[in-house]
Amino acid sequence: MRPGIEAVVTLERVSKTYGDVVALDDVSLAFPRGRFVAVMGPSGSGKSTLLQAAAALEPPTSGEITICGVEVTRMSETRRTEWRRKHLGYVFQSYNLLPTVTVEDNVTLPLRMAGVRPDRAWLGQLIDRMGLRDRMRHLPTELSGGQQQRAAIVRALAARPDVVFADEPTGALDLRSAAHVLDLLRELVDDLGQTVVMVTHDPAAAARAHDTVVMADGRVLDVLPAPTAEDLAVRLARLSGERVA
Ligand SMILES: Nc1ncnc2c1ncn2[C@@H]1O[C@H](COP(=O)(O)OP(=O)(O)OP(=O)(O)O)[C@@H](O)[C@H]1O
Repeated sequence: MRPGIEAVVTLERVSKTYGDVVALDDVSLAFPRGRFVAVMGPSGSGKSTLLQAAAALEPPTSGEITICGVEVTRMSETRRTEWRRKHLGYVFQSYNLLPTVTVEDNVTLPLRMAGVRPDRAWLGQLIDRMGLRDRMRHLPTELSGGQQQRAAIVRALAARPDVVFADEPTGALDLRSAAHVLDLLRELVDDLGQTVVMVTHDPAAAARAHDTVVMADGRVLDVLPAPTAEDLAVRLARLSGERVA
């Protein structure tokens, strides 16, 4: 990370094992505030495990994780849940919207659970940016996949989290909707100063981020500033053991 840039999430010698599988192997990494960082690598390289650890969803086997200056690794489960609600937002491949309530209720639910009154101006801005103004009273099933994911992004950002973690956010979308969602994520970072960490196996998606962390076998191989989709595709093919033309 460049000097003078604040790290919002820091992993210090983080490992995670499942039985005899080493999913994360002694990873030290910092995610800078106000950047869009992609995490890429072959299947099984530890991307999701890294995200789960960095997002305080799953404690590591060893090492330390600091979020906004606070070490979360040793927090109790209850305190960690509270901490996550206040500081972190999540976007998943499968949107995870509640099917029985309106989009409006979906996006404000985490705020209500945290006992926080919605900031109407901020929420309005997010809804407009995501192009969902006329969809708020609909049920999620009445929205397209792209619209559902954009609603999930509004929900993730509603409490103005310090970091948004996105795990394959475009994995279920067609190319056009995916490109739109990635553009919007990038705008949230560039225009509103948000911090986004996104796991993806798609070089084109990773290329929309500012920096890309490349993983293999549970380790960080590289952090590449502004790589092209072509460079990333070649790198990924090599790591996956495919022949590169
Ligand atoms: N809950 C678990 N129990 C056992 N092994 C696990 C568990 N979660 C992950 N692993 C193993 O840890 C390694 C890293 O998995 P992880 O899901 O982080 O990789 P990934 O890079 O996100 O893969 P993919 O792109 O296929 O989703 C793999 O070998 C996986 O089988």
